[in-house]
Amino acid sequence: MVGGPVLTAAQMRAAEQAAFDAGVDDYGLMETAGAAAAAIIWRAGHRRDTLILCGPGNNGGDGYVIARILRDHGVPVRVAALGESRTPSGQRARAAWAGPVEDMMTAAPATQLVDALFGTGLARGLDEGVAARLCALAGAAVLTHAVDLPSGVETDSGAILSAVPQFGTCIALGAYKPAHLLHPAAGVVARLMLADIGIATPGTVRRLAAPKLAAPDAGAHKYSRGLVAVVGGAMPGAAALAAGAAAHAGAGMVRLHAAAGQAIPHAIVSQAADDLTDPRIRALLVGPGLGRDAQAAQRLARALAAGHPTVLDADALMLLAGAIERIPAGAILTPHEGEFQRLFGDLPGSKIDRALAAARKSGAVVVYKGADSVIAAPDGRAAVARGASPWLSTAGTGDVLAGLCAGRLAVTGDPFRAAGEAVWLHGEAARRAGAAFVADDLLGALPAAIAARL
Ligand SMILES: NC(=O)C1=CN([C@@H]2O[C@H](COP(=O)(O)OP(=O)(O)OC[C@H]3O[C@@H](n4cnc5c(N)ncnc54)[C@H](O)[C@@H]3O)[C@@H](O)[C@H]2O)[C@@H](O)CC1
Ligand SMILES: [K+]
Repeated sequence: MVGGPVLTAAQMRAAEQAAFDAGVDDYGLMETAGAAAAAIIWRAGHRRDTLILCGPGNNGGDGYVIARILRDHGVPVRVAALGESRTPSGQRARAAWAGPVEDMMTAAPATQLVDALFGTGLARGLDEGVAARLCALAGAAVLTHAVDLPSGVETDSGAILSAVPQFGTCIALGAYKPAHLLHPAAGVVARLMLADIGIATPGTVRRLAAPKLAAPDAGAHKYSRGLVAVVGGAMPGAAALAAGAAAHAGAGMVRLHAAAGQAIPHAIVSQAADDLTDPRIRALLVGPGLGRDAQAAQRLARALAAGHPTVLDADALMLLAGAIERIPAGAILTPHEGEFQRLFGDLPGSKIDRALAAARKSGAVVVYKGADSVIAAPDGRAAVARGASPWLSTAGTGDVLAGLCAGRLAVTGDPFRAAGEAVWLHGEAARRAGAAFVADDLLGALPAAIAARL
């Protein structure tokens, strides 16, 4: 379930420095990076007329290398710069281009635009006129590529510091950066590609990848596949939805502890009493539709006392605000922005930093959900999901995610893995459900989403 590495600007510089210390040639690395990017651009654009915008740093250096390689392939290439090259490698790449360099502010547009203005060295937003020119040139192009990062996005936070156009492709060099995955920056790129530049990029933060799932073995029975208990409460629909998701996530059996008489899927066993002592329970979910009154608090306390692997969502998280020491070690928490704030307050740094800090503080796996979801473990591992369907912004989808976490936890017994699989399945079910779906439709899309990963 873990994909390519996600490095901050400083971590990327350290990885490059380690490569240089080990004897990798400075300019050679730029040639490798430029060649990797040029290969992707060539596949997309072939001989379309191309304008490459080169900035003053090494990102611009990559641009000059790309320009030279594409020209050697017979592509009609023009280069337009924003100032002189200031780095030794950039200057060398500029000299090796050996063609004219126009002024970016007056250069005519082309069918294909390559943005090599700024990458991880961006220190502030682009000047207004420069950003507007970038947007105009991108708007006039049919194909647009950002080298390493779209110029104007902050590498580590994913903030947008100045006007940035939409890019067809972004070619991440060597590793993903947080801005490739975190919103709003992630939203300006349609297709994200990772180019290998041949250096080691160690780190514990990765992009969330499609998981490898397993079918039940031949001797499986409902308890061996995992029993999930879902604690209901004031709003029975939410818990029923979560229970349905847990069942569709591959658990062998789901028990919903809720008031009798409500409509629930036939496969789910309803049990009115809160007897959560069954030792066969492999995952317990509490929160969706729980309510926040004294009775809800009591049900939460009983659930926590049962000592099973636990998923805490929605009202359970609100009830635990100010009391994170009550969160059992190894639990999965699934807060949205508001719940996260209530639980952990204003933490510094990017969404990845905040998720990691929350996981450390709580000792739980934190699924910090949203348009970008970060799954963080107390040991420092994190997986970042890019771009789920915006149609997920509808009532009940959070209950489905919580149910998926519980279902996968019952199956795998590993909270970090379960949370990653759940987030991925949730996003994939949404993709398959298409547009304007309701949360219930996600359940119907889950079997095919799972089948595709066996
Ligand atoms: N270190 C290396 O040798 C390699 C770096 N690579 C490329 O180099 C990039 C990083 O290079 P740099 O660290 O030189 O950084 P950049 O090329 O991103 O830009 C840094 C330069 O832009 C200036 N600057 C920053 N923000 C500005 C703004 N808003 N307006 C005007 N000027 C601004 C800085 O003062 C500095 O001169 C990566 O994103 C990647 O594309 C790749 O070539 C791989 C090898
Ligand atoms: K760029």
